[in-house]
Amino acid sequence: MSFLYHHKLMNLCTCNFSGSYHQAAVTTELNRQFNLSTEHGQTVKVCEIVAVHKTEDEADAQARKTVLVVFAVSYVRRTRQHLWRCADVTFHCADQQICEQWVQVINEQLSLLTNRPKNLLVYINPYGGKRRGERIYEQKVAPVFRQAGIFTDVIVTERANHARDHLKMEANLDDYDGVVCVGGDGMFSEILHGLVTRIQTDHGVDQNQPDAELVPCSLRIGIIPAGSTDCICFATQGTNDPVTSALHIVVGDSQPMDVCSVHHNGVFLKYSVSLLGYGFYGDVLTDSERNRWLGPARYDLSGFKTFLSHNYYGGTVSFLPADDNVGHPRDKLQCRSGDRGWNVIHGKFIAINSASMSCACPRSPKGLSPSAHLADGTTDLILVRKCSRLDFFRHLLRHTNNDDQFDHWFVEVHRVRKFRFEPWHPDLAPLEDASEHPESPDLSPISSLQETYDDRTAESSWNCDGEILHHTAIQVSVQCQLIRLFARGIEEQQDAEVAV
Ligand SMILES: CCCCCCCCCCCCC/C=C/[C@@H](O)[C@H](CO)NC(=O)CCCCCCCCCCCCCCC
Ligand SMILES: Nc1ncnc2c1ncn2[C@@H]1O[C@H](COP(=O)(O)OP(=O)(O)OP(=O)(O)O)[C@@H](O)[C@H]1O
Ligand SMILES: [Ca+2]
Repeated sequence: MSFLYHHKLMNLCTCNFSGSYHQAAVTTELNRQFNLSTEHGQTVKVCEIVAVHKTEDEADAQARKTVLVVFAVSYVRRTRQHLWRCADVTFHCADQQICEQWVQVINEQLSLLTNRPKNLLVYINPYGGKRRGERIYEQKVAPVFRQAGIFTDVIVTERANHARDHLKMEANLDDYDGVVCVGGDGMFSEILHGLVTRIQTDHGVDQNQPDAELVPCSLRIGIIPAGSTDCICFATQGTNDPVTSALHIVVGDSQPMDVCSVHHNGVFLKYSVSLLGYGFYGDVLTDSERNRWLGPARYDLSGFKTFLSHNYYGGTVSFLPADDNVGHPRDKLQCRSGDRGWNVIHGKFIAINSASMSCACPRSPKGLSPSAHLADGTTDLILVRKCSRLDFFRHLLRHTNNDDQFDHWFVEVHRVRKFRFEPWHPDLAPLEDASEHPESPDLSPISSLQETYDDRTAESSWNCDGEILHHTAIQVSVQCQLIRLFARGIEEQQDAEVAV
C-alpha cells in the first residue's frame, strides 16, 4: 500500500510498503525525521509536529470509489520573516490498521518530547495595546493549544497588578508547566515580577539585598503579543505574531534570559529585561501615560514632543565592564576582594539607556542595541551626551536603517554587568560639562521651548520596561539567565516557504 500526500498524490518517501507494516518500522521512519518527500524536498521534524489526528475525507473517498482511511499531521511551517504557521498534511491509505499504527506511533513519539507543556496558566490583559487581547487569544491562540492537547486555566485580569499579585500569592505553581502572558511589555513585567518574587519568597531569598543570589524560575513564560511595543516578544522570536508565539509554546521552546535587578539605596525597586532608559525614553513614557487612550500611537506623539523639548540631564554613571574579570598580567591589579574595575563618567545626557536585549520592535527592527545578547549576563549601557537636536535626530534615525547608531561623537556604549546612576545634586552640579563637544551647535530654531529649563535641577525618570520608576538614583545588576521563555531566539533566516 502507499501513503498519499493529499492533493498532489505524492508517495511518502520510503513508505511504499505492502502487507503488514509493523510498529518498529514506523518508529524508525519517524526517527529519521518523518520525511515528507515532496517535489519541494520538504522535511518535517517530529519536534515540530503540533498534533496528529484521524480525519474523514468522504468526498475524496467517493471520487475514488474506495474506502480510504485518512490521518492528518499538523506541523510548524515557516513562512516569511520568522512567522510560523500551523500547516496540515493529510495521508491516505486503504488499511485502517496501518493508519492507526501511524497515528499511535506519532503520538508516542510526541509524548517522548518532555519539554512540551501540558498545563498552562494564562493571563489576559484586556486593555493592552489596541484592547484586542481577549479576541487574539480566543481566535488565534486557544485553537492551537486545543489542537496540541494543552490544558489551560485562563484569567482575564480585572485591574493592573492582578496577574502579578495572583502569581505572587495565590497561584498553585505546581499545577503548571508554564505561564502565558497575553498583552504587552507592561503585562510581561507583571508576570515577571509575580513569578520571580514568588520563587524568591518560597526559597527565603531577600530581594532587597543587591548581591543576593536569586533562584531561577523553573516555569517558562510564553508571550502572546497584544501590546503597543511588544519588544520582548519581537526581540526573542523576530516577530510579534500571536500564532507564532503559540507555536513556540506548543513545541516547548526554551530561551534563557537575563534579568536586571534595580535597587535604590539597598531597597529593591524593579526587575527589567529590555530597556532601562533615563532621559529621552523616561520622558517619552511619562508623557505617553497621559495619552493612554491613544493606544500605541501615544508613543509616537510623546516621542515627537520629547524630541522637540530636547532636554538633557546631569548625572554620574558608574559601571562595571563585562570584561573586567579578564584583566591583563601587567595591569598591577592584585587579587583582592571587593569591587574593582568600576568606570565613572560625569556628564549631561540626553539619554542613558541600558538594553539587556536588542530591544528590537516594529518601530526599530534592529533595536536599541542590535548586538545585545539575551542570556550572556550583561547589559549594553548606551550614553547619549548633550548634543544638538539635529545630531540627536540623526542618531534616532539610525535606529530605523542599517547605519550604526553608536558611531557619533556624542554616543558611547559599554557592555556591563552592573551600573549605578546618581543625578547631580543641584548645589553640586558643575557649571560646565568638560566632556561636551566644542562644536555642537544646535541647528534648530526651537530653543524657546527650553526657556524655563535648568539642567542643574532637572531630573528625568527611569523607564523600566515601560513602567516609570519613582527613584532616579539606582543600582542595577544583571542576573544571568534568571528566567526562561517559550522561545528560541531569532532563527537564522532559512529558505522559508511562501505562504499560500
Ligand atoms: C525619525 C524617526 C526616529 C524613530 C526612532 C525610533 C526609535 C525607537 C526605539 C524603540 C525602542 C523601544 C525599546 C522598548 C521599550 C519597551 O520596554 C517599552 C515598553 O513597551 N516601550 C517604550 O518605552 C516605548 C518607547 C517608544 C519610543 C518611541 C520613540 C519615538 C521617537 C520619535 C522621534 C521623532 C522625531 C521626529 C523629528 C522630526
Ligand atoms: N485589567 C486591567 N485593567 C487595567 N490595567 C491593566 C489590567 N491588566 C493589566 N493592566 C496593566 O496595563 C498596563 C499596560 O499593559 P500592556 O503592557 O499589556 O500594554 P501596552 O502598555 O499597550 O503595551 P507595551 O507595554 O508593549 O507598550 C500594564 O502595566 C498592566 O499592569
Ligand atoms: Ca544580555
